[in-house]
Amino acid sequence: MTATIETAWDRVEFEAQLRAKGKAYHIHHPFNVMLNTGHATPEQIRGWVANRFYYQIAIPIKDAAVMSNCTDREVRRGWVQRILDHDGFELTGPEGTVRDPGGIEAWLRLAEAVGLSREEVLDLRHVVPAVRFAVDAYVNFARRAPWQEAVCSSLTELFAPEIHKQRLATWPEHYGWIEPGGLSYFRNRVSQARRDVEQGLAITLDHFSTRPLQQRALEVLQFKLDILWAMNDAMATRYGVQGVA
Ligand SMILES: O=C(O)c1cc(C(=O)O)c2c(n1)C(=O)C(=O)c1cc(C(=O)O)[nH]c1-2
Repeated sequence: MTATIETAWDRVEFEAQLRAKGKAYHIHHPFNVMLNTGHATPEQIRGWVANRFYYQIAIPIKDAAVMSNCTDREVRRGWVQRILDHDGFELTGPEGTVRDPGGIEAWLRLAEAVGLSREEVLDLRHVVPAVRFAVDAYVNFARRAPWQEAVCSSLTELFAPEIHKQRLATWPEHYGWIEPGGLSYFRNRVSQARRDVEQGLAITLDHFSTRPLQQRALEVLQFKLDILWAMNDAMATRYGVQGVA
């Protein structure tokens, strides 16, 4: 028997293979479909917001882990923006002070807009064990994996602008009781996710340059898709799902 050595996909085909993974994105999970088609109760929306907060606070820790393993100064220079996006910043120069409270603060505003207190979100009392496990698995992967794999695992963001746009399009209509200012997080993320993806995709297309490496990249992306899916499974178990075929 002769072993066949498969040639690497070109960049266009490799990107298409990565994008094809979108069919397993949590946008298709019944719990998310319920949220975005107007079938969720206020308790289910509050449950989702309080649980997702654990993901929000993990993201900058995950990004700091990526940077701590990254030996490429150019990559770190770009990647640090992600930490500022979530944690916020305050910069003082001759022109005055520029402040951005950041994505975690925007998520807390979302929490208040859906009727949760900051305190009950910050103390993580609503976070279900399997959501915590899934999110921690993402952070631990970023700590231990080669930094290029950790970069690749962020590429679920390829599919994120669509899910944020879906919320912006459907929530005001279905959930008039949510204070509209609370949805700013989703608005901000549409452009931030596109910029993140540009950087993450360029690194991934460059680094995973043989067929075995490209297959590995697809596995890594699947691992991250599974994390998001598992979070939704856990929330569906705790809060229930209805109104979805
Ligand atoms: O609301 C969502 O469905 C969703 C999904 C994802 C994602 O695909 O990982 C992210 C976000 N939101 C998000 O807001 C965000 O800042 C973010 C960062 C990352 C990452 O892996 O570095 N994913 C996501």
